[in-house]
Amino acid sequence: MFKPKKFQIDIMSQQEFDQDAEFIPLLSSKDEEEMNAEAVPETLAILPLRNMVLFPGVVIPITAGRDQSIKLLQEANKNNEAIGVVAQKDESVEDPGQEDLHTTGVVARILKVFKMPDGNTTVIIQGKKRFEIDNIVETEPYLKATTKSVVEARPAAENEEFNAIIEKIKELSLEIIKESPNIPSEASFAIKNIESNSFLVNFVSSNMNLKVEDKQNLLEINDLKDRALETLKFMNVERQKLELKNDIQSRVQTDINKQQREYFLHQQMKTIQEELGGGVSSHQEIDEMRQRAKTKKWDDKVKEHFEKELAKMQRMNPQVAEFSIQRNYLDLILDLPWNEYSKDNFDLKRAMKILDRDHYGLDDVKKRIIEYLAVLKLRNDMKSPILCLYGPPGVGKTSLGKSIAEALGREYVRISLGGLRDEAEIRGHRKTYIGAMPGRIIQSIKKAKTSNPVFVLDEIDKLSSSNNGDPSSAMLEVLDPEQNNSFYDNFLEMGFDLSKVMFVATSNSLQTIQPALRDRMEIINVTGYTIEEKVEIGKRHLLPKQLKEHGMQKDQFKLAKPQIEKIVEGYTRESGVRSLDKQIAKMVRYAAKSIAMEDPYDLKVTNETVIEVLGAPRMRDKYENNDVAGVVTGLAWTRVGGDILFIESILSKGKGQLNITGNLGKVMKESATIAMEYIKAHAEELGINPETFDKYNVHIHVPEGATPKDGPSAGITMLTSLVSLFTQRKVKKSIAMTGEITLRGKVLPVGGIKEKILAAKRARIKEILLCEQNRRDIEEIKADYLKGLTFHYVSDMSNVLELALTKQKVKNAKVL
Ligand SMILES: Nc1ncnc2c1ncn2[C@@H]1O[C@H](COP(=O)(O)OP(=O)(O)OP(=O)(O)O)[C@@H](O)[C@H]1O
Repeated sequence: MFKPKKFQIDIMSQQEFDQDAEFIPLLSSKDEEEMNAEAVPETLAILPLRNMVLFPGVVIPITAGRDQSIKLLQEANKNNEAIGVVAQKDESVEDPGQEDLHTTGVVARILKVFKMPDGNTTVIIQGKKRFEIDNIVETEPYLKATTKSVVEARPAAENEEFNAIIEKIKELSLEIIKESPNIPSEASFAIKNIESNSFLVNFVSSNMNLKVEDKQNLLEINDLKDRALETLKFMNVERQKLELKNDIQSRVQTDINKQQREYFLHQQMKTIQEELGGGVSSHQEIDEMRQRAKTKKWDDKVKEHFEKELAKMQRMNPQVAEFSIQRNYLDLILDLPWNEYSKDNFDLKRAMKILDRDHYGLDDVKKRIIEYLAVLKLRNDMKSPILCLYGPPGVGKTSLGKSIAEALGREYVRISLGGLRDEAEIRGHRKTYIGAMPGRIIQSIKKAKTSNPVFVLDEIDKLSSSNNGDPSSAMLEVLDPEQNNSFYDNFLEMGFDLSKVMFVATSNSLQTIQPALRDRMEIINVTGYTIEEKVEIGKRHLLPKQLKEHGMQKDQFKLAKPQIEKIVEGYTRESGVRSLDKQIAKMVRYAAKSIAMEDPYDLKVTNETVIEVLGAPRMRDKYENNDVAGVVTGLAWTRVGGDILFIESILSKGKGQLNITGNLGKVMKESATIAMEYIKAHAEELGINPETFDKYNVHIHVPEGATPKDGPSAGITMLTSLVSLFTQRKVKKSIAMTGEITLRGKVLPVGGIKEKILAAKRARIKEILLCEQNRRDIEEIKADYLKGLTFHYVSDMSNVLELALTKQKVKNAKVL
């Protein structure tokens, strides 16, 4: 039977208790044997434990708060009786019955009883042997139960596996004690001195930081080896947790240390710079920059570069010039919209509406633009095509770019490349130069504030090279989809991604665009307008625009279609509408002036008012007549669109000389010679007396001598002119032609057909002669533009003459 020593109940302070409770009585193997030899009492007073589990051999302090428990402890102490200590299943139960208690508990003896100053009773008890509750037999004044003893299976002393487990438990315990800052290091001393293996297992189980159920489960394991193994598992988990905790702790610690160190160094640097005259403002600036940098979507490379350059600025004396260069540089990096994109609006119906709203006609062009937007929508990789709108001036190429931007919901920027000769204008100057700046591309991107604007490159055909490098090659990098994801600007010193920018170039001519540049762009031809279209544009767009610009209301001035047509015909000579715009502006100014001066004016403009305001009509690009032999209308293409030209030729007494005037180029002069030689060779078939050639000089002239002209397309016109001259036959009325000739009399196709047709229409031409191979070009033109025109396709000079010349001689025909 357990014979606990009787203790005096002392009243002691908390401090005294703490000191006293620290002792850890260790069981020797002998004590243990004795303990195991004792039988478990048949009935035991049961002390329920709320949130701990007692293990055999282990000493623990218990504070009893419940009346029943206090009574039990007092009586047991008084009578020197052993007690049964059992853990409660649910610690919140105040008055536990059998079902609220675990079945397995430990017989314990009371080592010491303290009466605490707060009235509670604290006892120190030591566990002895495990037992099981059989039945609760009494509940008053405290629980009493009959007991059953529990088998304790112990491995033999020489069991190697068990000994290894025990060794490992010891080892791990020592490690855990070492790693845990709140376990006193004396504990390792205690572990080392434990002789009994089973006590070691119990001692460790009891002191481990486990849940009550886990501890209870350990207590219930009968086989000591199994219990030891289970304990070892828990210890492993415990050690891992500790390692993790310590690791986190040390990382946090080093982070804080690093931050403290940097803060300290910054403070020092600040003070030194202030001493050197840096002043507070430069710090503020640097701090502000650092704050702004936090909001940027930079990739690591840019971030690193910025930090490096900022550190450089920090080290600089703000009085020196480099400081402001550096500040501008960092400002540029901060201002550029790195990885910032506006969201595209792919509502194509809306896009079409915007294009229609801003521009009349241009159906093909709009259709192609919408097709582009559709592809952009489907592909959705934000990579944009590079468009080149090509056509004569004033047809709305630049303003189309603006409408595309609005239709897509992107920002709009524009640079004019006309006359740009220095590569640095595009690529920027290295920042070591005084007054260095980024190139126009990067400046515009900064202005756009997004990395995917619609970027209009105006007049790309007028880029020229000089000894300051070739801007076209820099443009190549801008427009090459393979390279422009990292466009290098000399000032920025880093690549900037331009691949999401939608470039729209405009150009008046394809010939002068560098071929490599032309290759990279999708060319969209924007041809000129017919008179009808110009009238519509004038009415719908230009007049309202001018009224608005002059601060006038719609009802203050009216310009009807016939008057606009008069302006177009009499005062403008162009493919586009720019000079029409100017003439309309003049008309509006006239009304504005009258309103301002309170003079009477015609609200509804008449033809007379037009003449009064704009002066007498000046333009002459109209077909004249066919009264004279040797005058034929040709069609020409110029950079400003199509035009008509007259080829005139006359005969004068002489010795067969050929004179050519009218500022003609080499090719055109050659055409004249070919035509002349062809006629000489075919004189008989054409009904010309061959002697005539020796008796007369021929003079060919193309009027507007101030304008240089060249190209092969006047060939058939010259020949017709010469045949008409030598035969004195009349040229058909209202006919015009274009085509190259060969010495054999073949007709070759020429370019610029669309523009030429429009020019012919404007000049009221009715019939047009073209090479058979140009038929395809005509088929591509909108039917509207062809209305009122008859086309004759020819392949041989004999066809041309047959169609162009009448049998009739001109009035006052010369007899040759
Ligand atoms: N089809 C059109 N409908 C309405 N307005 C038009 C049309 N075509 C041109 N315009 C107007 O004519 C003016 C001149 O156009 P814009 O400056 O775009 O010409 P451009 O083709 O770019 O000329 P350049 O080759 O000289 O740069 C603009 O005010 C534009 O709005």
